[in-house]
Amino acid sequence: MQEQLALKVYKFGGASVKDATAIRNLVEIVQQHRSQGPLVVVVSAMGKTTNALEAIFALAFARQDYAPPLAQLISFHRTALQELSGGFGPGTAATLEQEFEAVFRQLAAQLAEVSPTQDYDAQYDQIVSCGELLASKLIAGVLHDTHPTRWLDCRPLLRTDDCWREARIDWLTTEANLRTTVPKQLREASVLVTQGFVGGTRDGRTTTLGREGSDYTAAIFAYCLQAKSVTIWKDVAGLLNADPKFFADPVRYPEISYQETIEMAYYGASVIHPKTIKPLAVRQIPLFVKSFLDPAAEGTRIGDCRHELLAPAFIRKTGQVLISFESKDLTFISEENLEVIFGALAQVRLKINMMQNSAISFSVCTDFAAFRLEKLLGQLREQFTIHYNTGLELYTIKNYDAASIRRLIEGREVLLEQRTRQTFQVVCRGGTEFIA
Ligand SMILES: Nc1ncnc2c1ncn2[C@@H]1O[C@H](COP(=O)(O)OP(=O)(O)O)[C@@H](O)[C@H]1O
Ligand SMILES: N[C@@H](CC(=O)OP(=O)(O)O)C(=O)O
Repeated sequence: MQEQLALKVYKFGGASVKDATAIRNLVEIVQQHRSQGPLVVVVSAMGKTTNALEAIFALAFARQDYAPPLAQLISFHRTALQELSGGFGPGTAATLEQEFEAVFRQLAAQLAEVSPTQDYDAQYDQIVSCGELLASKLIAGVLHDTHPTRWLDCRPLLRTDDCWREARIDWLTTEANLRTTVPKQLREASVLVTQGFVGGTRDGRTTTLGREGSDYTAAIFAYCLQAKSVTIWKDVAGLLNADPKFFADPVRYPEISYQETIEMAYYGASVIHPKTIKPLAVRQIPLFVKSFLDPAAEGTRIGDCRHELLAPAFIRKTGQVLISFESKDLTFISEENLEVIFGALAQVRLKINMMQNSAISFSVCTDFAAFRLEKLLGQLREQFTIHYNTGLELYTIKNYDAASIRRLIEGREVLLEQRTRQTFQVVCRGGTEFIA
């Protein structure tokens, strides 16, 4: 019979591990959990490390000088280690230092080998994944000083395909791997610390699961190990009806269903990675969103619940591009044309966030990625006249009413608008205004 572990999964994102002080706070949160049984801690890279690695990799790929930002990244991690090393024994500090230096050496060697003639995405994954390696080693080391803790390399366990930067999980292999490895390790140490965002192919190459994919990693562990719950620790009081960085007076949802949450995440509520919810819903594992700044506060419980109509949820997706395809000879947009456009979008891996067609034109709103857009134009330019606008924002209101629409669109230049019974969406020109 399968061993029941009754473990919990905690996920700490970039903000909750952004520096030594944040990591000390994480240690306190884990300490408070002590008596509650085994714990898998999934961590992201520290602060904005993944953005920094992306920029370093892009420079290496373009054969430009990446030495200054690389030196900055290394020094940032060395400083964090030094600041924390007062808290653990000299043996741990020395081991961690050696491990950090080994990762830095490997990173430097990989960057030196980056080649503009080889696949961008495959090389990206080998470099950009290293933020999670560093953070997980550091946090495992710090926790171990107060609590029997092990560092777990998830790359040989989370088996994925080689769809670089958006790798897909091989669930059967991953479940078998985790079930063989994790219970054994948890008998020897009640806390395991592992990396979010990364996985590995059958032939041992590192993959990444998509930006902000560490929430998803937590759900993968929870699903495969049939965890009791997942808690993701954020810098907000829970799941709110709007991003507090852009909307005044957001309200917290104390409890919300998997379905409402999956839709909010799909439309771009960046607080939860969209792939996180499904594995948890399948195994009925509750997801708690809690504040690492106020760990005792209630937060949000996401689960299988029913509720009254929720307060309208405002979701903002920046960095959008609106692309319009027009037939060149005034023929109508037909299924055949659409097939060609959809095929090209899929091939260059541009996801459609909103679309609309008229007689001779078809428009899609997608996330802007210069090199993907360039490839798309290359494929479709001959057949269609293509116009596009960048720097746009896509706003979605779930469970909208007249007042929420007024509040959103007042003073904005709307380029495209759509509504269904529950969902209102607009593409607007970009701006940074706070919505009061
Ligand atoms: N509906 C929402 N509720 C709460 N926070 C939201 C929402 N939409 C966007 N956010 C943003 O999500 C941020 C937390 O997510 P994220 O930055 O991905 O955390 P981390 O990287 O630390 O895991 C918040 O600081 C907030 O600005
Ligand atoms: N570090 C990765 C993965 C991740 O999930 O990060 P965060 O939990 O900070 O969103 C990223 O920035 O994309």
